[in-house]
Amino acid sequence: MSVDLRNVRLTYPDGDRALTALDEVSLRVDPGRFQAVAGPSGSGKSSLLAVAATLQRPDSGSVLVGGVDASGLSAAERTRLRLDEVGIVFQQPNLVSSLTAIEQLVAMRHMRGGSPKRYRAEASDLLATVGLDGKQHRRPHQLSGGERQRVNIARALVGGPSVLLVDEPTAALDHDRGARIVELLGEITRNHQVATVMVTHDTEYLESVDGVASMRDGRLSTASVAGVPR
Ligand SMILES: Nc1ncnc2c1ncn2[C@@H]1O[C@H](COP(=O)(O)OP(=O)(O)OP(=O)(O)O)[C@@H](O)[C@H]1O
Repeated sequence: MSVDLRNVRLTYPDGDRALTALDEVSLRVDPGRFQAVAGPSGSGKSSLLAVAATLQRPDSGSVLVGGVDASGLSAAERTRLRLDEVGIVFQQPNLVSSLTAIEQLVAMRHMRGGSPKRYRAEASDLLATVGLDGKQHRRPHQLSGGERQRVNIARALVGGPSVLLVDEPTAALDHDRGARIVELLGEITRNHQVATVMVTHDTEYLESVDGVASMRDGRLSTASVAGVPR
């Protein structure tokens, strides 16, 4: 399924004025495509992800997930759509310190619903997908920063979402670990045929993406050539 933002406008109250966080933003990402959105701090990247995740309603414009316009849905229907179709990789892994890697995924599975018997098998497969075979029973403090980010990514894939939204996945990592995480996201995008949007202020790691859009002051320009921002 694709994620499709059409002429999205989002403002925040700012004293007696309104601050425009997203200014007529349009972006469509199809299954199996890895789209980066690069821009400086405050340019609107997190706002774009929040709107794409249907966590935040735009002032105007529409957000379609798999062709379904989220603005026409009730809050409960939006939540269901998000649980079924959208995986979110937050910048901070926010792992539960007392749970092992596999338990982090199983806990997410309970939220999404599904057959309990298959919880652990699915979780185990996803941890293998992100290269954590053999580390499934470690707690967050027994994992490196890169490994915690891998658990974070695996957790976002629980339930087989069709859209993957990723916020600054390299922020806390050194260059090599950051590069490997972005490569992994590219592999997941292709192998799981998800529509992936990754926001980043870092243009260092963009070799494996299919396109780069630039964000500046809430405006998005989608011009890009084979991973190189213009
Ligand atoms: N809840 C809010 N209320 C008011 N203004 C906000 C709110 N959230 C974000 N903003 C403002 O909206 C603009 C876009 O913020 P956003 O967090 O989307 O940018 P960003 O590109 O993700 O930045 P960063 O890389 O620093 O996280 C900024 O000017 C920010 O100060």
